[in-house]
Amino acid sequence: MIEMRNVHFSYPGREVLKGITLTVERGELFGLLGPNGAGKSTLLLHLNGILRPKRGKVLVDGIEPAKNPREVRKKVGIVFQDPNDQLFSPTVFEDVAFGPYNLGLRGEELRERVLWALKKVGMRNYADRETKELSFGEKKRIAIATVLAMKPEVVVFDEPFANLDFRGKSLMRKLITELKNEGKTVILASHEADYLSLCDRIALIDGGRVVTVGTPEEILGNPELLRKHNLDVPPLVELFLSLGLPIPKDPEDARRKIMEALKNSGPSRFGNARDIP
Ligand SMILES: Nc1ncnc2c1ncn2[C@@H]1O[C@H](COP(=O)(O)OP(=O)(O)OP(=O)(O)O)[C@@H](O)[C@H]1O
Repeated sequence: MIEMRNVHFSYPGREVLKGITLTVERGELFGLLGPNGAGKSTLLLHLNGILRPKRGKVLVDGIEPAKNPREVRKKVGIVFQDPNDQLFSPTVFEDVAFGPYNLGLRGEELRERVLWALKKVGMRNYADRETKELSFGEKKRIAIATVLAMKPEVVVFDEPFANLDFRGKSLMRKLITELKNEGKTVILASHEADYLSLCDRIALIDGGRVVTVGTPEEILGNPELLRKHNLDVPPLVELFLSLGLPIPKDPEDARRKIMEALKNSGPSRFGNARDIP
């Protein structure tokens, strides 16, 4: 679905992407992991033609975003880190309607699309609210609705978990999993390795270069690699590695894997599983 071939990009006086080559398959949940300043956001902005490579090529479903940004923006929706960069209308309804209106939807069809997108993010009752009076977490969900309302094939999230509380993070995980199950191609960029355990594959980038690409087990299960690139090793991952268990995708998966290990191990290793409440 996405091909980046030797992508180079510089801001004035500073080379930020130094030859990125990556492929994301259709329907894949793909993580971009890298420390602050690695070039993740800069790379994402190439996917819908906001930035153009100085050298190299980006292709989305065969379309070059730099040459055909209008066409590619029907396929790729980017959820920015800060929802204030995405919302600019007086009301939630108008913000979410903006994209589909530009796609040509009108009247009842437009209204239905907006309410559908708001329902997807659990904000159906917010249509008439003033955007500026919403909390950060609420704005974040409305920003996602503005993207979903376009029904893109590829949904890109830049630091989706940043500044969300526990419930916000759980809802975000659920939504990302839902999108993946619907067959969408999803890209998550984050400097927090913890949140990328959901992914099918992860690319570790640093200093504008791809360090390595692998499964969550290969990348997150390598604490030395993470530390070398200034990334936190998720505590749950450390715990599971020390117990010799496979890395969990999320807290619910962690619970399942622990219960399974307790059942299989018997009293010698973990005590008696039946005694655990
Ligand atoms: N508009 C800009 N003008 C000049 N330099 C920029 C601009 N935007 C980003 N940079 C620089 O490019 C480099 C990569 O930034 P980018 O935001 O792509 O990294 P990132 O991996 O997304 O980081 P973070 O995790 O902190 O969001 C940084 O050194 C940053 O200072």
